[in-house]
Amino acid sequence: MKFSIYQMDVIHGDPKANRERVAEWLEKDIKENNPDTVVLPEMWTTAYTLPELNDIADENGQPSIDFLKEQATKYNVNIIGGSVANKKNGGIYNSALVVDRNGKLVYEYDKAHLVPMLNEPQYLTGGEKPTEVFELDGLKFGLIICYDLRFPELIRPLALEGAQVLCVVAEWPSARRNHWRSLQVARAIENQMYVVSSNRIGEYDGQEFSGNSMVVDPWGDILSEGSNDKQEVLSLSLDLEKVDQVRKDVPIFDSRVPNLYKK
Ligand SMILES: O=C(O)CCC(=O)C(=O)O
Repeated sequence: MKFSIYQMDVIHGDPKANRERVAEWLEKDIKENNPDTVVLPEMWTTAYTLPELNDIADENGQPSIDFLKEQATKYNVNIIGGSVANKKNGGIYNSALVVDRNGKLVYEYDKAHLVPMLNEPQYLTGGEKPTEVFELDGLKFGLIICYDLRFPELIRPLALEGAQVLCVVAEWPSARRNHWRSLQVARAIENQMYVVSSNRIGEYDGQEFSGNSMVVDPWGDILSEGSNDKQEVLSLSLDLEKVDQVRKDVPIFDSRVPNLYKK
């Protein structure tokens, strides 16, 4: 499966302009790279304009879901549609959206862990359900949002259910770049799966974002990495047989002793 990761700079508080930016990028990227699956970053329609979200967040995922469906069918491409600010059930959620190449919304996940360092708990509501495995073109995926990367207990069940690729959509600040880079490698090694991430670049309200979007293989080798200051595309095909190979070579899933693990 060929991926294009869009390491994007997000225009603050302007969903329409960001949708136009993504549409232009897609038109170009499809011609240049012809990906099967594209990946966008966290909160790509609004950025972290938390005090403004009540006015500019989607209502029940609209219009982002319609936009992603239209683009997916136009270009016959799967879209891991980053995440968007999403008003529903009386709260604002940080919701990740996945649309397949037929234009079907195959998965929606609300960020479970809210970041105190960015004041998310003050403005957003945390998701109530764990993230689940979903399929694109017959491959098994997991999906988490930024700060979730620090919680291996959320991710392990995905590996146990056979996820081959973990997508991470993020607005991870440069101040903690070493955590961002190391935790992706750690999650890839401990779960023996690919980690594919899209992190924004640029700056908002004194916070600079790290970029360093990545593809890490199940052995923990970084196959591709973005810069920390440029809008760019990482384009790469993944050899999914490597997941089975690594799981055979170092069979950690056979060596687990679940009855010893504390809840
Ligand atoms: O965990 C971190 O250091 C950053 C998390 C973050 O920025 C986010 O979840 O948006």
